[in-house]
Amino acid sequence: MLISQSPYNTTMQEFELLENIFKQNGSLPSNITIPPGDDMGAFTIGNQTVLVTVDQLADGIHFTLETTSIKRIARKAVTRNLSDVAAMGATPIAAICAVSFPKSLASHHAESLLEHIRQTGQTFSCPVIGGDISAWPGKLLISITVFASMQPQHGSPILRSTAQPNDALYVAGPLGGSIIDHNNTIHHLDFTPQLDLAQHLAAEQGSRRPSAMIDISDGLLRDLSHIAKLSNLTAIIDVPQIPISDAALIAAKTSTHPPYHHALTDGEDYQLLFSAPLDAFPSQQTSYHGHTITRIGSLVPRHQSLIMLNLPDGQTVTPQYLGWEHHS
Ligand SMILES: Nc1ncnc2c1ncn2[C@@H]1O[C@H](COP(=O)(O)OP(=O)(O)OP(=O)(O)O)[C@@H](O)[C@H]1O
Ligand SMILES: Cc1ncc(C[n+]2csc(CCOP(=O)(O)O)c2C)c(N)n1
Ligand SMILES: [Mg+2]
Repeated sequence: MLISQSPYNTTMQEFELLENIFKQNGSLPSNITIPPGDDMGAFTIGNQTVLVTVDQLADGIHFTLETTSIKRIARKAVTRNLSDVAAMGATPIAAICAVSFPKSLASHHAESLLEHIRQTGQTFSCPVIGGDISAWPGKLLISITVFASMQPQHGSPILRSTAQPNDALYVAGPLGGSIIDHNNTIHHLDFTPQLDLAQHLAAEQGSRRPSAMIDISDGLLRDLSHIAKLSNLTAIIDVPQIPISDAALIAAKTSTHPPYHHALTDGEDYQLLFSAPLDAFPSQQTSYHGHTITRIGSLVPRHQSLIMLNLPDGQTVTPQYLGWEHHS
C-alpha cells in the first residue's frame, strides 16, 4: 500500500549515494550550467550549450533477456535516454553506445542488437557515432550516452528546480502497469519518448511553457519529489484526477493494491510531468498537439511533507512509498 515502508530501508540507497554527489555541485567550474541532479547535465562551449545524459540497461533489472526480443531491448536502450532529452525540452544530437555482451550470447544476437540500436537512433534523429564492445562473464549490459542541444526557438533547458508556488501540476499520459503485456504492448519496452510534445511545450512563449519538467521513470511520486525538493515546494496530488492506464487496471487485479497505487508508483511510464500556472491548461484535461494534458494537482510553499495526497476517500496523507529505488 502507499503508506507502507519501502522494502529497501536496510542498505545504502541510491538516493543517499546521490546526495553525496550533489553536495559537490557548488565547486563545479562555471562552464557547467546544469550540474548532477537533473535529467541531463549541461556545459557551455563558447556560447553553445551541450546537454548530456547516460542510462544503463541491465538484464534482470530493466528487461529479461530470456523473454524479451533483442529488437525491443535495443529500442528501449535508446528511447529511455531520449525520454531524458524530452524532459529538458531539448533536441537529440548523437549517441554513444557501450555494450557488455554475455560470453554465451550468440553472435547473430549481438549483431542484431547493435543494428537495432543504430536503427532506433536513426528513427529519432540521434545517430550512433561511437561506442565500445566487450564480452564478459556477466549478463547483458548496455550503456548509452546521448548529447542534445536546445533549438534557438525553444529557449533554455527546462529544469527540475524552477517550479513556482501555486503552479499546477500536469501529466501528459496515462500511468501505471508499464511492465504488463496488454494488447501485445509492454509500455516500458515499447513507449515513444515524448520529444515532439516536449518541443511544443518548450516553444511556448506564455504561461504554457513549463516552469519545471521531468520524465517519469521511477514512479510519479518519486519523480515529483525531485521537482518539489529542488524547487523548495510541497506538491499536492488529487489522486482521483490521475490518468490510470488500462495496464494499471490489469496490474491491480493480481496485486493487493488499487489501480491508483500502480499509477503513482510503478514507474517506467516515460510520460512528461511538468508544472505551469493554473491558467496554462485551465480544463481538467486539454488536448494539445495530439496529447492529452491532465491537471493532477498543485505546488504550494514548502511545508513539512514534500508530497501530500488527496485520496479518493477524502483523506489527505503523506505517502511513505514513492516508487522505484535501486539499492546496493
Ligand atoms: N555516478 C554519478 N555521478 C554523478 N551524477 C550522477 C551519478 N549517477 C546519477 N547521477 C545524477 O543523479 C541524478 C539522478 O536523478 P534521476 O535518477 O531522477 O535521473 P534520471 O536519469 O532522470 O532517472 P533514471 O535513471 O531513472 O533515468 C541525475 O541528475 C543523474 O545524472
Ligand atoms: C526485469 C524487470 N524488472 C523490473 C522492471 C521495472 N523497473 C526496472 S528499473 C525501473 C525504474 C527505472 O530504472 P532507472 O532508475 O535505472 O532508470 C523499473 C520500474 C523492469 N522493467 N524489468
Ligand atoms: Mg529522467
